[in-house]
Amino acid sequence: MSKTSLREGQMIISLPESCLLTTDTVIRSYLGTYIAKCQPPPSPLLALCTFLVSEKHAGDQSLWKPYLDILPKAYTCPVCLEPKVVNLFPEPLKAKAEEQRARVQGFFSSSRDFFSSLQPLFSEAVENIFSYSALLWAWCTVNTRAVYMKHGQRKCFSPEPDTYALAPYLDLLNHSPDVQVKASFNEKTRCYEVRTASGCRKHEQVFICYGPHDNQRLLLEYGFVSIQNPHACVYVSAELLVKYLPSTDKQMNKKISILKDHDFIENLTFGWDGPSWRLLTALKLLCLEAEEFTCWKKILLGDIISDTNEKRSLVIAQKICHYFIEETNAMLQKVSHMKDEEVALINQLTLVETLWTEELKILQASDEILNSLQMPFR
Ligand SMILES: C[S@@+](CC[C@H](N)C(=O)[O-])C[C@H]1O[C@@H](n2cnc3c(N)ncnc32)[C@H](O)[C@@H]1O
Repeated sequence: MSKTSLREGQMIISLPESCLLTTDTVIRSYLGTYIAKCQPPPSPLLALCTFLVSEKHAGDQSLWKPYLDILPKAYTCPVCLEPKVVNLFPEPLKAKAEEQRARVQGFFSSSRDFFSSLQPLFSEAVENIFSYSALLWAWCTVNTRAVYMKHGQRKCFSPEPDTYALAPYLDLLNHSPDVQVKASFNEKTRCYEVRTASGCRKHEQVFICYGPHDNQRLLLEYGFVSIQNPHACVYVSAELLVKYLPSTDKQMNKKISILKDHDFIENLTFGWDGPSWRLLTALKLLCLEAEEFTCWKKILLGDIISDTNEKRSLVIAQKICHYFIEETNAMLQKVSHMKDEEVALINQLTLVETLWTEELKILQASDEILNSLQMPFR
């Protein structure tokens, strides 16, 4: 909460460099000599995660205890959710969630040798300290809370970018898609500074913006969904587009390869303001009659080819929208049923339910917009 009203450009928080937890902190610590000796060199992310796990293990002895104590004990990023809950995600998110799980599991198995090399530092077996669940907790801590701060590459680390800084206090700020902030490390004051670009009223919660992320991305990276998120959208796959077009179209394969070549096959979405320009453009191209086909370049530039083409693409967009509404309602029923059956998973299921509920609202808004877009052709 802000104690005073904040005007545009005013500072929300300024955190001195000494309070930041970065790979510099790790190198200066007892881990430094072990990192320098390690072959192959650990990644900056592994160094940071190792430090977090090790300091948590140190308990009262850790200088970072006050910070570690306020960190969440558990996270809701997909990698932490039950596979049967991830299975209820929309397809594109499910694929990314599975990728995330495989990445974190790979991160753990490839880090074991490094953890073994740290045994002289601990009286307890390193396998017990640097367990999968401990590393998962540290990975989620960095993934959901670190701010961007670029460090030059150092020989003791592998060449992955070193861009994370944990920023106590600053990382208590929640996300709102409706605010704008400027956040960066100020080389002159040597502080990480966050200024509001949209102002904040006295005694209101101060929000920052993590980026113009849609809800699937917020859930994947931060483990939450934002209600009425202006960037939220529903993704339409190429396979689904084709399902609603006549299978007799001899030019379909050619049309698909044009869409692929011109990067129009992905990021086709429905949003609060209806089908995206990209989705409608892809549909217009796919709906071209044989005699109109030579005009495909004009479509990609945004030109109108014919009333028939406009109308057909809107009709198909609406059919796809109706299909998604049906699917979304079915998923919501399934989730609601699972909430009754699997009481222990209620929080995880509520998260998925919120995602689907927001998608349903977007689709209903899109359906209405599609109705009005078709008016001139009726
Ligand atoms: C940088 S932390 C923000 C502080 C966090 N609320 C806490 O108390 O530790 C980011 C995490 O906060 C939560 N969060 C941030 N903004 C949120 C929002 N608008 N709604 C729900 N959860 C949010 C998510 O769990 C996210 O991973």
